[in-house]
Amino acid sequence: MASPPDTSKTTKLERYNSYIRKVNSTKLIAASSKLLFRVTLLVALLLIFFFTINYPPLTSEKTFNNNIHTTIYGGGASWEKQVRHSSTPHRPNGLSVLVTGAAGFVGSHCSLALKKRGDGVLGLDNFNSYYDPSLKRARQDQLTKHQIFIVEGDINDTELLRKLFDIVPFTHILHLAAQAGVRYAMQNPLSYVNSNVAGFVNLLEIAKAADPQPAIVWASSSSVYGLNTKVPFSEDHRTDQPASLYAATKKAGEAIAHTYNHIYGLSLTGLRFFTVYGPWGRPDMAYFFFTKDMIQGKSINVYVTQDDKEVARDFTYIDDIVKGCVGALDTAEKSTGSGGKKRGPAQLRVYNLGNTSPVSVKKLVAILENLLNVKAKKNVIKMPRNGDVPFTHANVSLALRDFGYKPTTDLSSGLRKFVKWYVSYYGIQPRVKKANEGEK
Ligand SMILES: O=C(O)[C@H]1O[C@H](OP(=O)(O)OP(=O)(O)OC[C@H]2O[C@@H](n3ccc(=O)[nH]c3=O)[C@H](O)[C@@H]2O)[C@H](O)[C@@H](O)[C@@H]1O
Repeated sequence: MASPPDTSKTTKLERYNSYIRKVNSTKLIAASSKLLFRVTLLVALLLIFFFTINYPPLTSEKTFNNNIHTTIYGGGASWEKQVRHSSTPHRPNGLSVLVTGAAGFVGSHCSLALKKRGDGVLGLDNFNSYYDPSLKRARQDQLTKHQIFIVEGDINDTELLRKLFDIVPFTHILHLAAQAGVRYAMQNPLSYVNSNVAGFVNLLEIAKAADPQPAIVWASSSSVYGLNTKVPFSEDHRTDQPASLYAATKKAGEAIAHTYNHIYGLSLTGLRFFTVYGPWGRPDMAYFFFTKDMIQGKSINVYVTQDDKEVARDFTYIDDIVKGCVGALDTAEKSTGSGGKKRGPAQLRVYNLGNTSPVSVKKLVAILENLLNVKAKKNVIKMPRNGDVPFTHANVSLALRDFGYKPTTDLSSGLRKFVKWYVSYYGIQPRVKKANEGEK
């Protein structure tokens, strides 16, 4: 029997050919997709290149309240020009000061005072919303009128700080940017660590590496005395019993200042502010929100101690604080290091800046009642355990000795100025006359 023809070879050959065709077409597809990918990549790179070359610097202009302009950090020639212009002194031997927290209460007042006497001032502020940012914008508006430029940025932004120091050889830093407020530390503890510890260290890292190193004056706080009972509070009293996380971060700042002075030769002066108040103040502080609530007919909580004693503060008027800050800047010696290396011992100081005469919160309310011509609806309650201390009282003899610090404004006169500003700023004009008449 004839065997059937052997077709297996032809079939194999066909299979092989179809396999080769498949392989070839797959190769072709793969090769063309590779080519397509490369071309796309090249086009994308070219686009990025042209975009970068032709696009304006990453500086964006934002408009607030129609007339306030803020430049968000990003560089660019016109931005650098503003930075340089703002920091250039206009008097012989004038200072060139970087003021952090320049849109804040103390920062805005100090910036204006320095600029008015011919120093160069560059502001830095992150305009956060801890309290109404529109008030910060309004302060900025005042500074802009006096040719003070505020860079919008954070003290934790290393690159930004480095850039500022590349552009300007600052002689001084007035470091006032911080997370303030004693009671808020229980709600948002990490914001205190972020600003008052991490931000401060970041700033010191930049300052220590700068050439020349600037001298630094910075805001500590009366709260570092915590549960200290010796009065009046002197700089050599205990500060190891902070009653709030806020106080603990300010105390940490003093320890950190010591370290940077010791290792890198940075000249550092810490100022312990005592409950600063006045026009353009902070809405989170008692005198400010008492005024608001009293005008609106709302009740206020007046704290007393657990054993029913009055709570008191050494309220200090803003103009006195500004004089203290300027005095500290003027007497700050140069840092001794350069480029991150210490060359010799440098100045390390801490001063109380208070008013030296504590006033009870009850008395504060009575003064406001008189100024506002309003009877306060008072809830007298025991001070909640929220970080507050029962009293503060400054001894300022060190600041007097070293830079002639002498507070001159008592609480009634200072609050009168505050109320005048408050009613005018918030457009409650008719009450100003009443308040002023009541005081005459
Ligand atoms: O001197 C300081 O170091 C501190 O001063 C103030 O802190 P504080 O003195 O507590 O100021 P306020 O919050 O305005 O309180 C003033 C007084 O009013 C009292 N108070 C506060 C709130 C309230 O509802 N009722 C009330 O009686 C407080 O216990 C305190 O005795 C600032 O808020 C802190 O940022 C600053 O560091």
